[in-house]
Amino acid sequence: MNQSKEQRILNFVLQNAVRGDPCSVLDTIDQYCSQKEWAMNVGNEKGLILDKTVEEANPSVALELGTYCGYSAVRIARVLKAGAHLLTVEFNPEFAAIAKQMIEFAGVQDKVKLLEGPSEEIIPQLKKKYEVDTVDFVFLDHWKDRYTPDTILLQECNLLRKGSVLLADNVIVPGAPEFLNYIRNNPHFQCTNYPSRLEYMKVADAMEKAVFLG
Ligand SMILES: O=c1[nH]cnc2c(O)c(F)c(-c3ccc(F)cc3)cc12
Ligand SMILES: [Mg+2]
Repeated sequence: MNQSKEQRILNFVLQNAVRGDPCSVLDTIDQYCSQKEWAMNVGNEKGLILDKTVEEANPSVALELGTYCGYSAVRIARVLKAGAHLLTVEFNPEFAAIAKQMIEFAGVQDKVKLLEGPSEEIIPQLKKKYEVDTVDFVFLDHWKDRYTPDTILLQECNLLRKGSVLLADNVIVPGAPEFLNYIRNNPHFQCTNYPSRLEYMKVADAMEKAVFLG
């Protein structure tokens, strides 16, 4: 049975990156996806915006919606303070299996909990099943049509606190116009746009940061 693109990316990492070195894993994925096969990792340019946003938020509890191969989970986990952790949600079982191996190879498995299933099912379980009080940082990088309903669900589940930071990928390409309209016109959020480039392409994209005001 021929391999998936995601399996080829993982194999390239296992053969070329340094086990236990998250930066080497990120660089190796970026090398493969810029030279051999495009894939929807946040990439290094938008990744730098992600790094800065996470460092500024300095979260104890971070949530990622859309794990894919684990690139941004490794990226986020590598900058988390001691004792902090990332919960990452992936509904595609094949992607989740790849991401689990990627996260373990990078050596950040003690900081990352991978939750397999649809975000709309997992978010309401975070408090009771996963012992979350509130989340300090959320990276939205899953299906664009879920950005708004999941942001509403996070509020309904009382998972945001004053100062919680949301960062959404791809608000230009593929685009999340309905989310931008919702969040920019919502008085409970303070929004900032970060123009960038689509991963591995000379195409404009952007990230949107939204700080919850309580
Ligand atoms: O579905 C997605 N989930 C999360 N992130 C994505 C992304 O960063 C993309 F670039 C893209 C993308 C896919 C095909 C294109 F032609 C352009 C962007 C998709 C996703
Ligand atoms: Mg993305």
